[in-house]
Amino acid sequence: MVANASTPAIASARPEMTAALMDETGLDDDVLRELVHRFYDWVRADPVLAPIFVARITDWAPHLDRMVAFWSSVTLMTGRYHGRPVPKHAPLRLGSAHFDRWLALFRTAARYVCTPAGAEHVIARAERIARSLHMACTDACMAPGDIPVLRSAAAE
Ligand code: HEM
Repeated sequence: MVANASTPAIASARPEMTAALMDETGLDDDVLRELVHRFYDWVRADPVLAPIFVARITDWAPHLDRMVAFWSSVTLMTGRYHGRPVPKHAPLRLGSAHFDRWLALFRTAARYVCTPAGAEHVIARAERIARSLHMACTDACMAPGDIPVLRSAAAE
């Protein structure tokens, strides 16, 4: 089958939108798969990130498949990912150094694998999701005593 604006070459819950996004960005299943595999090859060799993954993931194939589905949903709106990333990350006690490193590797992998438009598209989404995951993780790590008590002037 030849992909065009109404028939994307990958399964999607929103075929027309997916076809238009594939057209604009050059992203498709093969490119996203290559991006995910290259990125996690680097993550697994990285001194900051590798220990966190080694402690949680023993069987990499299902994780990589899940991540391809995630990026397919996020970048091409295919609706293929059905997980909940926040509860998976909250117990990992991730800080700025982890997110900075994760994003640095992800940006490099995206620029290496994707077209310039595809890299820009996927990096913008990674940065946005990393920000909200970071906030969710910071919130989850805060003990009740760490939360500042805000008093109004009237209560003084
Ligand atoms: C700060 C660096 C990060 C580390 C160390 C990290 C680590 C992990 C680990 C260990 C898992 C497997 C969790 C488990 O199955 O128990 C995981 C899953 C996942 N991560 Fe991250 N992560 C990071 C940042 C991010 C970012 C920025 C994104 C998205 C842009 C992301 C998206 C995901 C998704 C979608 C999953 C799969 C969740 C599921 O099972 O449905 N991660 N991550």
